[in-house]
Amino acid sequence: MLGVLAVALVGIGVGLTLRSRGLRELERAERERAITDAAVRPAEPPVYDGELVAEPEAPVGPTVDAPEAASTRMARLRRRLASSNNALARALGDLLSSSRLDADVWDDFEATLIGSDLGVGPTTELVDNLRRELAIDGVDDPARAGRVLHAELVKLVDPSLDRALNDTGADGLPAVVLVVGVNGTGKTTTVGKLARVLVAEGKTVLLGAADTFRAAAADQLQTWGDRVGVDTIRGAEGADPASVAFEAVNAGVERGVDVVLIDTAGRLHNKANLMDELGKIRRVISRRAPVTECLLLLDATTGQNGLVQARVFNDVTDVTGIVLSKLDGSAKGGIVVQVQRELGVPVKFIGLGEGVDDLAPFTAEGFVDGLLGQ
Ligand SMILES: Nc1nc2c(ncn2[C@@H]2O[C@H](COP(=O)(O)OP(=O)(O)OP(=O)(O)O)[C@@H](O)[C@H]2O)c(=O)[nH]1
Repeated sequence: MLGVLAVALVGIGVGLTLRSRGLRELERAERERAITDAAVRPAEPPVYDGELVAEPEAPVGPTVDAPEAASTRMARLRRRLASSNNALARALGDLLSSSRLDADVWDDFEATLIGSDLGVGPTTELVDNLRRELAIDGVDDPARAGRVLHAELVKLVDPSLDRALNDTGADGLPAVVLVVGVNGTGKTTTVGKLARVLVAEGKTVLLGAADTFRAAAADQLQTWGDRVGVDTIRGAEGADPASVAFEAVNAGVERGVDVVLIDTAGRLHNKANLMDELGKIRRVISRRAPVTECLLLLDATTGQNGLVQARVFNDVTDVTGIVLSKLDGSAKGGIVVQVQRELGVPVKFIGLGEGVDDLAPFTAEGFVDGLLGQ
């Protein structure tokens, strides 16, 4: 009996040892997998919700260089827009190559336009106008049909809007450009690219890092500044963004620079406290010099959600220009028309890539040329 008990106890002991060894091995494997995942996964910017975020990120070393000339940049961007996998461009091409414009062709065309975020109103307007104009000659003459389509699209994008960056300050003060938007839309990158363009135009520029919630964000901006050869005013991590923005504008006034570009932290439009903070930044800056331009960054790939964001940001900060980023990865170029109509604010720049010169001034003609592959 005792013998049986002893054997049973030994068995349980061995079982427990094996089980805990098995558990340890499982835990070790889990730990190793977590480390490997972290090494492979690209770092994602944390979502700013008002809390301080520490993020170790190595800044890139400075190399001062000059931007590509505006004309070649535009031509390259047009080519990229034309060659990007853009549903709108494809639908326009299909329409032009249809031998018969029957109801099915128009229905498909309409559906694609709505799918590209052109919006129901502008889509109906475009289709009605095209149907009327092309009904006369049809597409028997593709060159003429192409011209009609081009003209109607340009009309929709509105060539009459003033899209120049307000980069001239009043009464000898610097121009102040405030850049706002939700997380990861491309604000810092755009500030850097704009600084590059302004410096190339012979303007003196100062950067303000009002994103004080991530040290890496200010580092990223400063790297851009070093590259372009302009100073960056930054505060301590966690400092009041409005006071850093004020300091930057103040330094700009004292140094007599032409333009101060202020980068702000990305924020979700539905976080009331963060939107209030943006309003405060604007009010505080204005005590030193008026904000001459408030650029809202919209990521073209977010489609309709971008419209919702745009409305809220516009309410808080009086947006004066839209920068539509990431059009290279989007089939939703139609958002240009919708956002302009909804806000009454022009798209002033488009981003078509991550490269330093992948930002171009927006023109109705250039955009439509790009869409039609011309
Ligand atoms: N493909 C593409 N990528 C872009 C474009 N503009 C910016 N990006 C990329 O988008 C990512 C985010 O850009 P950031 O400039 O850091 O965005 P941000 O709005 O400052 O980010 P937060 O400060 O975190 O809110 C980066 O990887 C950029 O290279 C664009 O036009 N096309």
